Amino acid sequence: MIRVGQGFDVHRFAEPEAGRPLMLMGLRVPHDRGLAGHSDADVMVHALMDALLGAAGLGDIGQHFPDTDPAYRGADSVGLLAAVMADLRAGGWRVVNADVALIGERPKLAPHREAMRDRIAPVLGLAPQDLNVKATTTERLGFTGRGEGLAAQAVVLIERG
Ligand SMILES: Nc1ccn([C@@H]2O[C@H](COP(=O)(O)O)[C@@H](O)[C@H]2O)c(=O)n1
Ligand SMILES: C[C@@]1(CO)OP(=O)(O)OP(=O)(O)OC[C@H]1O
Repeated sequence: MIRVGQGFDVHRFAEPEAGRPLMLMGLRVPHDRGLAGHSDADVMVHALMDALLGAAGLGDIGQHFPDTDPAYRGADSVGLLAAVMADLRAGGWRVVNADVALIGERPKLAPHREAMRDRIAPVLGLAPQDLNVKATTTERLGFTGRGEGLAAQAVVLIERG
């Protein structure tokens, strides 16, 4: 059996004075500000987790990791992704491929694409070439275009049996 899942997430940028690092796909990406959130606000990994949970019929990340739970304050999203993968594996699922898109003007993702694949693919049990990482601007339109925050979308295919 194969199943598809999609995920979407948004985080606003914190003020530069907050000193938050910008975490994307488990990497600290050089930028003048980070994203705000209860966790480390890794918007791309959050979209990926929601896609995986959706494909497996396991709800969403807010159900698994409530943002009211102090346990997840500053949480490393890659650790949460590993927990999601453990749930999928317990259900007999494996990931076939994943496609993750960042939506925003800056930072440019292109210089970090390969390192992001290398960081996250093993967590998914994938070869790097089966995890696609991409980005688009919104042509300066909307909240991402104004640089108020970043959005991410992910699509995954999983199979079992
Ligand atoms: N944050 C981003 C946004 C875009 N890119 C790269 O630029 C290409 C062109 O973007 P358009 O929105 O004008 O289509 C896009 O395909 C990405 O390769 C990026 O690296 N980081
Ligand atoms: C992973 C969590 C944990 O608080 O991270 P947040 O930083 O709150 O991010 P969000 O995408 O708003 O919701 C997901 C949460 O479950």
